[in-house]
Amino acid sequence: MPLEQVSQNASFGGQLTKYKTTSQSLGGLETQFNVFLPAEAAKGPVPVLYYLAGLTCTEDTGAQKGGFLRDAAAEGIALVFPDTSPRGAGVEGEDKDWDFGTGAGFYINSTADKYSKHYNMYDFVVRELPSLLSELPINTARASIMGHSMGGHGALTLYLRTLGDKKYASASAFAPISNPVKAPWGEKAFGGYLAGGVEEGKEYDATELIKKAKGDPKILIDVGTGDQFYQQKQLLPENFIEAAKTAGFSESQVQVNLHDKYDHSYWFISTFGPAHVKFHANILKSEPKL
Ligand SMILES: N[C@@H](CCC(=O)N[C@@H](CS)C(=O)NCC(=O)O)C(=O)O
Repeated sequence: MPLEQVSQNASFGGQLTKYKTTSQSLGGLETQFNVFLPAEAAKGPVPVLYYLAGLTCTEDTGAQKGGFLRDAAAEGIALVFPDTSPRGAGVEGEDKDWDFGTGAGFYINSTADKYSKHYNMYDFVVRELPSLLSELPINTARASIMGHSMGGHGALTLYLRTLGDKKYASASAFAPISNPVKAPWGEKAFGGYLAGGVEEGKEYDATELIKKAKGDPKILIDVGTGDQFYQQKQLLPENFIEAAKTAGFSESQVQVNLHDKYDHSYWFISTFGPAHVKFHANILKSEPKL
């Protein structure tokens, strides 16, 4: 499907453009995403860093509030911000809760009858989005991924599920839902979207996936201990740290930082955002085998 431009704004010497298209993965629904191209893109394809947002968010949240554009412009890398779910699927009940349905796609492919036609954000982000970007000056073979909360879960699981294919050079997350099969948000999402329920959800659980990961992962995670969702045990980063250690990964492969006082908000994300962009840019610009 061709991309249709919705809006464009100059920013930090580059351009932030919103596109819309019709998505096959999302069952023929229209979806929108934002793309930031740095000035370097005028000279040739640039590496790309995807950002997956959290519950209740859209393609605009990270672009407007994350504070990532200045650093991406300085590093000469593109940013891509997809939406968090299909919109307008018309599934009964999808707009009832803020943590399930619209705005809460969980970056999985649904297998439950009600949702399987539209709720396939995994395929949209991993497969369809890179092919849609092929008409832009972006080198999608040189890609990394980051995200927040539900999007942090998305970034870690998309990365770990495709580690062998080297789809993404690195992954990072702000306050990710790190062990969704053991957290109320994940139990609700997997119980609803997946025919096999929470058991099937293990395929989309970062803590389960890191136990079986092979190779040399490059993961950075920041979490604030003042985060209400951390305190409510929705995020469970300790389980991920423990699983990574047991699997034999070092802190240079899986680095998880806990910070006093910081909460779940974009004030927290924009504080640590520059370090995440730098982390990915260093890898994207140096990795020879991508
Ligand atoms: N609506 C929820 C909060 C939802 C929420 O905090 N969403 C996070 C992602 S999990 C977010 O980034 N929201 C958008 C924002 O802070 O701008 C509530 O009432 O507790």
